[in-house]
Amino acid sequence: MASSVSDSQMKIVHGEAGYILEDVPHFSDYIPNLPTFPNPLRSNPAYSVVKQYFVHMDDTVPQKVVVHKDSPRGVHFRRAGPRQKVYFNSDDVHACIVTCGGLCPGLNTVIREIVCGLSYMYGVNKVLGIDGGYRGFYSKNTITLTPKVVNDIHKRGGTILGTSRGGHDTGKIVDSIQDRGINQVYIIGGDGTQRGATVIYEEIRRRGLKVAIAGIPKTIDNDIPVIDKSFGFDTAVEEAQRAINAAHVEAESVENGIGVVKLMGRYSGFIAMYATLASRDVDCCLIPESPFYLEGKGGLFEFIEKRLKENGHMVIVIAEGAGQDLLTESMQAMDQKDASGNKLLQDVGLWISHKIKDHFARKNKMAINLKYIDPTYMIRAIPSNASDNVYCTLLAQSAVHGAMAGYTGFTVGLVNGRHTYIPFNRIIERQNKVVITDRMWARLLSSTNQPSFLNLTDFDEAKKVEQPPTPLLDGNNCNGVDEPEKTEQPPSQVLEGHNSNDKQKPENHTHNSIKTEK
Ligand SMILES: Nc1ncnc2c1ncn2[C@@H]1O[C@H](COP(=O)(O)OP(=O)(O)OP(=O)(O)O)[C@@H](O)[C@H]1O
Ligand SMILES: O=P(O)(O)OC[C@H]1O[C@](O)(CO)[C@@H](O)[C@@H]1O
Ligand SMILES: [Mg+2]
Repeated sequence: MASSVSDSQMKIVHGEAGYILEDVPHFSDYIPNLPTFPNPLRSNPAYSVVKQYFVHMDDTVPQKVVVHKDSPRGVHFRRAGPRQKVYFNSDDVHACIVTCGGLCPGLNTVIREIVCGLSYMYGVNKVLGIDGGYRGFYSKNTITLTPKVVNDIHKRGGTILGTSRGGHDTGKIVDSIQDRGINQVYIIGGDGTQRGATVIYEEIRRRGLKVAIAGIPKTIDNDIPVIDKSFGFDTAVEEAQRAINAAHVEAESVENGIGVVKLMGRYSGFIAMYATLASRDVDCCLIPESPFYLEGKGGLFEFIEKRLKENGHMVIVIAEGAGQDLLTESMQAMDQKDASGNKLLQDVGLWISHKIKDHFARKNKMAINLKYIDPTYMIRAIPSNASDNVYCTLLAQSAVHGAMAGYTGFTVGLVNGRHTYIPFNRIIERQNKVVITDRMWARLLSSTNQPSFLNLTDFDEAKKVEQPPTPLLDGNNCNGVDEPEKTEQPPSQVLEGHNSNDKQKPENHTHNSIKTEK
């Protein structure tokens, strides 16, 4: 299915000194004269003690935080959080939640916190769970979600709502939303899901409905751009350590032991890279972004032989999408796709294990002892760890605040440690990938001391890849803006202080000082 990005997605605001706000849509963009209500959080005892609890209407977060003196201020996203005015009367809200795509640690936490956030912060009591992904809107039963029903679900892996690939039928989904009287839709899923959310939002807007569409990005592979990292990523990297440890123990216990561990990462090798950096037991990490070869000088076999001679054992971590070009060369090309249209990959871990065994048997030089560990589904079927739980909570709450405030067609996301609303088109325009000319990959190469496998042409090609500003890479996250201004409260990424430069102003959706392009 092709993604569509129409003009209603692009809401660009220009300001002084090269300031750009890539804003998200709001009901007031297409429905005139909507009533507003005071935010019920004003009288909530838990929040009334917080100084400046409400987010200032003009608070935005820069995409790039490393600055030079004279360069433009660059792209910003709207800061997430509660607004003084809301566009829904709590009794009128009828929300629903759907989870789509593959599993990821933290899905249940996000579901729990949307339900509890709506209930405890806004007094919303009508929340439906859509069973089994997008197709559940029109072909399955719904589940009534209350704080009691979701109370313990964050301790379980998976999603209590079930998930699926394929089955996206925009017309039927929007009909179902309209028929059920749903007016807030929370969509948790990866890049495909956010593409689906984009077309749902477009159709809702075309029909002129007051229905907020809020995306919560989910990807174990960390392949969604713009955001700092995806929820569940830390949990997955932590779980991967158990497999790497096992591979290491097995390998070092025998003569010429080799442990091969396959980790998830269809097109992006972030899990493999971070699991390798965290472990320090890995001798070689292979990811989709970095081509490698087996035979000859500088190849993988030569390196394995050298490492075995030096250390007597070694551990190889390989991302599932690595070396797929080599596989299709040596095996019959398989062009199968899953229900969502994602290419089905061949098992690179099994393939490389056979290749290594064959090579050393053929050469008859060294008897090796290879153990292949495939923890693929184990790293994503577990509950999220403590820090991911907190992260999921904040993402869910940001989504709730955004929908209540009348924003729609947005994805919530952490950008440089601050929660933001990001337009769908920025999330779906490309995939986040490891940049092999980035300092982070250099750190990995230096920690494993593996060959880069790159020839000069590969290296030139790699240098041309635009460096995405993401904290999991070191990259060119630089814009160059004015000097930092005074803040009222020291900015801390753990506390949420009002780390903005302006005082609270009354809310107003018209930006007088800035020019809006639509
Ligand atoms: N371009 C698209 N337009 C509409 N719907 C889409 C599109 N791409 C995918 N979808 C729908 O989104 C849902 C999830 O897509 P997919 O299976 O690709 O997983 P994902 O969200 O990318 O998650 P992940 O790949 O991280 O597991 C499916 O129901 C699929 O039909
Ligand atoms: O087997 P499933 O459920 O389709 O999921 C596998 C894919 O999902 C992901 O976890 C996320 O896209 C990939 O790493 C993996 O290839
Ligand atoms: Mg995907």
